[in-house]
Amino acid sequence: MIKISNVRKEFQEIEAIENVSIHVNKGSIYGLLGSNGAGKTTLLKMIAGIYEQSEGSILIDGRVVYENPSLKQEIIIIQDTPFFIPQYTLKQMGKVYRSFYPNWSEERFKQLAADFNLDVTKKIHKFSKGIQRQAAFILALSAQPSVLILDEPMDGLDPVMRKKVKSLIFEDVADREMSVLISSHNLKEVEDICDHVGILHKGKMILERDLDDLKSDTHKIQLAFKGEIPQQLISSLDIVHQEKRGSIFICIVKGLEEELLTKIQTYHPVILDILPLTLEEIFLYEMEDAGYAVQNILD
Ligand SMILES: Nc1ncnc2c1ncn2[C@@H]1O[C@H](COP(=O)(O)OP(=O)(O)OP(=O)(O)O)[C@@H](O)[C@H]1O
Repeated sequence: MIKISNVRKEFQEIEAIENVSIHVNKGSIYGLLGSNGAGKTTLLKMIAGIYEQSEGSILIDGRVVYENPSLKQEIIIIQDTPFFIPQYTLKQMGKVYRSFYPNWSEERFKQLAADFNLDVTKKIHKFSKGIQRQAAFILALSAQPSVLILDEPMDGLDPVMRKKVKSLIFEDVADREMSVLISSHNLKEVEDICDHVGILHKGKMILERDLDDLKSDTHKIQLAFKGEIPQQLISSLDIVHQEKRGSIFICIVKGLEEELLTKIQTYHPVILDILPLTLEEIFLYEMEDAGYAVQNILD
């Protein structure tokens, strides 16, 4: 388990991370969202042991990560510009990884290179940006780390490759309980792949949620009644957002679905539908509630 407690990081006068605490369980995929400069890369680099935090603690399975070479053999970070030794081929990079990561699987490396249809004897710097990113994934997944950290990983990958990479990550999470941290600007992408999401804003964690809990706890309901909407019903619901479209009342409500439906049915609505709710809608209203404009935070 990754346990980050009250972490702060400052660069000269800049406070890049302020008092952030998060837990990432084994076999969990954590999405870190935030606008440019929110502090995502700084936090990920501290978890990878590249930066030392100014305050607080970062533990992986109870071990301090900074300046801990044996623990670093279990962690891989793919940064927005993946690093390769200049002039090296993928095969040569594979040898470097094999000597550093004890869990390296040569069989997986060969299989992935074949699946991605990459020439392992070609110098990596001659590959396009997107193919270099594929090469970084092949190396990372062949090293079979227990923690995989991805800084805006899907940038530069086409939709087919995104899907492939996502399913490979899911496989490792399911088979080996790999923990994954992913930074992104894109809520939809995070919704697709992550089970936990945190939103960083100006170095602070302003919202953190388990997505399954969130989705089972928040509902979009469409209602209509013969006459006026019963005010007693409205005031008894925990409504995050509401709007009226003609005689239809649409609200986003917190609570258990069954209990909500039972309560609403006692008022005999003529229309009662539960509509699909996107993560973007949930965050939009939750953050509005907290006084933030979501578009300024994620765009
Ligand atoms: N090495 C550094 N030296 C000084 N300041 C830094 C350094 N790295 C990051 N910062 C500052 O810390 C803050 C957070 O930057 P960071 O790169 O972590 O944000 P980010 O959320 O990853 O942004 P982006 O989405 O643009 O990649 C910014 O104000 C940035 O200028």
